[in-house]
Amino acid sequence: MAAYVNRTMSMMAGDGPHNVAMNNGTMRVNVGNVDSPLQIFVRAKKKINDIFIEIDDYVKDAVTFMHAVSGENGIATPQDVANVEAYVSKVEAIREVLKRDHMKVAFFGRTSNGKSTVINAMLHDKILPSGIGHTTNCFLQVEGSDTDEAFLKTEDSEEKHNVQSVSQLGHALCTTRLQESSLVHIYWPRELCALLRDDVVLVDSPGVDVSPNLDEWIDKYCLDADVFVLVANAESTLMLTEKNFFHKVSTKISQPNIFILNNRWDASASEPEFLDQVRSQHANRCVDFLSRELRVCSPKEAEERIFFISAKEALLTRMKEREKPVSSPILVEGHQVRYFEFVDFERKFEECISQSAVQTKFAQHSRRGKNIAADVMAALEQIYTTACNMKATKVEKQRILQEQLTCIEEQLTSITRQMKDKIGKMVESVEHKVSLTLSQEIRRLSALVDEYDTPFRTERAALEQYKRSLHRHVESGLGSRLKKRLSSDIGHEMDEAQKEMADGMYNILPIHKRAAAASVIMPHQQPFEVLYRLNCDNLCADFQEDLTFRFSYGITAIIQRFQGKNTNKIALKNPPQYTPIPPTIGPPAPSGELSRMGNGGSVVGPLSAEEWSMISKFALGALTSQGTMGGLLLSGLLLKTVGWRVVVVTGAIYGALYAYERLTWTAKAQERLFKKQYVAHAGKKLRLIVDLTSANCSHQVQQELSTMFARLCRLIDEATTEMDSELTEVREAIKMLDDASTSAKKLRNKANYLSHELELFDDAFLKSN
Ligand SMILES: Nc1nc2c(ncn2[C@@H]2O[C@H](COP(=O)(O)OP(=O)(O)OP(=O)(O)O)[C@@H](O)[C@H]2O)c(=O)[nH]1
Repeated sequence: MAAYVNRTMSMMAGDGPHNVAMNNGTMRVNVGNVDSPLQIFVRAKKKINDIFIEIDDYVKDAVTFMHAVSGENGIATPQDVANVEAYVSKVEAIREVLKRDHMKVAFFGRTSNGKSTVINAMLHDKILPSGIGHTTNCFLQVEGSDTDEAFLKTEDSEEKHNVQSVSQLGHALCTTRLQESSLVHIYWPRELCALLRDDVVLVDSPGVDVSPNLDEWIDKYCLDADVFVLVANAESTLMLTEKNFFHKVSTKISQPNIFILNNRWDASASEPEFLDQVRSQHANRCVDFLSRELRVCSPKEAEERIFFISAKEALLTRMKEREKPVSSPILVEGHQVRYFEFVDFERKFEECISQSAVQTKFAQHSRRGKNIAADVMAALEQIYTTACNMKATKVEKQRILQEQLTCIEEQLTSITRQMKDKIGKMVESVEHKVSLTLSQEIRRLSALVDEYDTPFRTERAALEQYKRSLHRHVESGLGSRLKKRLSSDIGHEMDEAQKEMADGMYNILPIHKRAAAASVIMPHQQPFEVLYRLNCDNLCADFQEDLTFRFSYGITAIIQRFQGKNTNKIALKNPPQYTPIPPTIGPPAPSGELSRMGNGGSVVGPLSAEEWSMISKFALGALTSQGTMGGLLLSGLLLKTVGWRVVVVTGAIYGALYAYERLTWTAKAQERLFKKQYVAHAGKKLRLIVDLTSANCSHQVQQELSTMFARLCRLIDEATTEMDSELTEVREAIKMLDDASTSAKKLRNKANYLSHELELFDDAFLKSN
């Protein structure tokens, strides 16, 4: 009773679910009370809805990210992507459930106890049909309509019915009766009722005493109810049918929130003397039922769940307040106290349903939200770790590649310097060798010419033919000798140099490139051959033999011999000037000086051979032009000086010598002379091209080695270009992995943020309850 008085006083002070004000004996209810306990649910729903919007975005972002790092990038596997993608539909499903989440209260009791009247009073309007006898035929669920219109729908149809038809559809006395376990949805404008606005759904039921299908009811309508209200009749005591129903409920639902309304308490006004005793008796039985029989709460808590009200009066009061027509406006004694108790019930009910619904609805959402955030975070953590590991591998690869490139560059610089020296030395050595060998071969040219054994004839045509074949003989003989002596020697040196070069380059290459490069950098298999061309046809084209018989001791021969000695002396004093070496291999083009030489002239210093010939002819002429007179004078002088015998003997010997030489002037002798002249001429010409030939050969060597070196350098270049592009790819991969790990980290941290938000939600709405 004390609690009852306190509650009443408290309500009188305006601490109710709605602001209640007395105005000329009537009370006004402000339906927009923001302090309503229902706001806990409303705020919690909004908050968790907001969090799930973020979770939805987060999961979608994570899926987009996972797709970006899967496939070619290989950071996420298709299974990883599928795992995270599965959460998109899960989150959407939770958001759908969240949208429909509401606080549900179900009213049960025997027929005519006033369930519909209580609901109407709570809704501040006469929405549900009520009356004496069995009126409510089926389940009627009243919920807020998002529009201004009021309408209703049956369970199996989307058709909207006029709300007035509820008295037909839901009324037991109507002809078009629905099944008692069927459901009719009544949508009532939210703005007309605070409960509906705050997502409370109220379910009216047929009397528990008129249906045997209680189990079906419970399964269908009670399992998701947050609060049950047992509307009892205060004029009698709790009936077994009512108790049995709640016994069934408590077996299927753990700790259901049950309120007991002892309705029709206005009837007690007619017997005020027994008021307290009856109230106490009912209260004790109800407390006993809730705490001892059902064990859904403690006796103290049960006391707070039991109310003595008059729904009829409460509805009447509220209808009057809204200036709606009422059938019987008379309120009996004590109606205000009963009204306050009704309001107190509403307050307690709102607190209870709000807290219960937050727990039953949002606790599981919060838990699932945390699990989703944790799972997605774990997947992202995995991606982050994979990306970091892959990045570390790539960074190491980048370091190795950079080191290899630097090393190759340094080694290449060093080996290029070495090879340049090597090629220089080789060139010098080859030049020297060729020069030496060719000079030696020129010195034994007479032997080569002597080997030529073709019949010699002095007719012009035959002689020309003989000369041409002698050119070829000398050419091939010299050529084969030079080849024999030079090619293998130089070739061996070349092979050594090329091998050294190839080995050096091979060692520069990174190990994994060596096998592929080995076949390419092998020195060529053909043995090296010195290329030169001794074109005797051209070289000795100016050779003119002189096969005129000349007595060895004739005056002309003596003068010529003398002339030859002088010529040699002059020639020694004035060595011939050589033409510069043409840059390419091949037969040397006869220079102007060589041409001059080829025309029979030789460089003899200030006096040419022609000049000497002129002098000798002049001297001979001088001796012979004196005619008989001179000869007589000379003969006389000789006879007088040495005696005629000596002159005769000398003349005889001279004549014999002449005769001998004249007789031995055969074709063989002419051939010998020819060959002698040829050797002298060809030797002189060949000596002129020694430097040129050796320079050409050394140039050939230089070309060969340089080409080989360039080929090897190109190989290194290809390898380094490949490594450069590999390095670029590695750098790009590092950047991609960097971006991926950064994004994974950000998304992972966002999961932390979302978990933290859910923790805050728990602290604000779940733990405090
Ligand atoms: N005197 C009095 N009459 C009430 C009170 N509450 C309801 N009634 C009347 O009791 C009768 C039955 O009320 P309903 O609200 O239809 O009862 P119900 O429990 O919904 O009945 P069913 O729908 O048949 O299960 C109506 O005539 C109401 O006017 C009350 O507090 N005091």
